[in-house]
Amino acid sequence: MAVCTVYTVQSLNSTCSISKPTKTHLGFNQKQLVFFKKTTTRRTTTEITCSAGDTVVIGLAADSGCGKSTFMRRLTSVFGGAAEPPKGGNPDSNTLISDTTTVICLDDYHSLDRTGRKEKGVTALDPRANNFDLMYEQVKAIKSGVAVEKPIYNHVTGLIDPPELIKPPKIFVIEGLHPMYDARVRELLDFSIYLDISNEVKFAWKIQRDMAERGHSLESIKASIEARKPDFDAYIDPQKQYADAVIEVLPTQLIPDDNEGKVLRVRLIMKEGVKYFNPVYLFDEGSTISWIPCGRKLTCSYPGIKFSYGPETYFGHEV
Ligand SMILES: Nc1ncnc2c1ncn2[C@@H]1O[C@H](COP(=O)(O)OP(=O)(O)OP(=O)(O)O)[C@@H](O)[C@H]1O
Ligand SMILES: O=C(CO)[C@H](O)[C@H](O)COP(=O)(O)O
Repeated sequence: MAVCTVYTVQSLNSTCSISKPTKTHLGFNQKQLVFFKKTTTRRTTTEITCSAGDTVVIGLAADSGCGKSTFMRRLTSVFGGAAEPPKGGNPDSNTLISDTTTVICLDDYHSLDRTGRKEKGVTALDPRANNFDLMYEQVKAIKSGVAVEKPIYNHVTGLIDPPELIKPPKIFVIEGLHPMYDARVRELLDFSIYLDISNEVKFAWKIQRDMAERGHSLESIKASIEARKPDFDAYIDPQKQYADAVIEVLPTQLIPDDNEGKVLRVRLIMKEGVKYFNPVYLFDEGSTISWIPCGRKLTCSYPGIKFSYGPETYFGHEV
């Protein structure tokens, strides 16, 4: 019988035992864990299950309001099944679970709650407001098949809520501000994506969402974007150099002086030589192509479509 460590919020030294692996209906190789929770007066046991260390870990980084949730909903549906919050858990949980995939939000590793950040004068983007040691221990545990009790950052109250149990899934996505910031966490990622949304588009998306859905005023949204900018430049933006794929969303070049922001330009930057990842190409690998489709064969509303593809370097990598 093997003994392993379950990484919890309160302590990093609870012990559990693993029995022989069994096959489940999902085809996962699962182990039964007996989890010993030590209390001062008595010892309680809880049974939890976990997979046998074959979890793929994907990191998705972007600033707030840059489409992480929107992108994740599409991605989890590609992997299979609708992603839903954990059943019977905290209604303000940030986690989404589908048949194959569990998505956690790294805001759950904020070490300072909203009041704490205000008192210390730091933003949520500042590494001092986040617990990277716990993030690393828990992502490592999940990747090696061990369940964890992850904290919950409550975006409604601004407080850190009691933890929730996260079991190792087939695909584990960590999305948030800092998935590639800490070198130890970065090393655990099998694949990483950075959503690089240009300022013009970010402002438009955030203003539209925060005014319509969160009741903020235009002035307060603009002030919050400005206040976060130095920390965004210092801690979030530099992560794109480590990403296996970067999706840039920029203003269109098809409409001169466009200020509506409804037509967008997207640049998909794919790193060469990433294990298990074959970059796509438009027609012919290695060539440089610019293509405006014939209007009679492929129609769309004004202002038309333009595609281009070609090799480049990005932060010293072939892409
Ligand atoms: N691909 C897209 N095309 C058009 N609009 C988009 C796209 N992705 C996101 N948006 C717009 O941006 C807004 C913010 O997106 P979303 O809530 O997914 O961001 P987020 O990064 O998860 O934000 P937060 O971290 O603040 O919760 C959405 O309300 C949506 O209107
Ligand atoms: O950048 C963010 C990540 O989504 C949030 O601003 C951060 O999590 C702080 O949250 P709140 O808005 O609840 O104070």
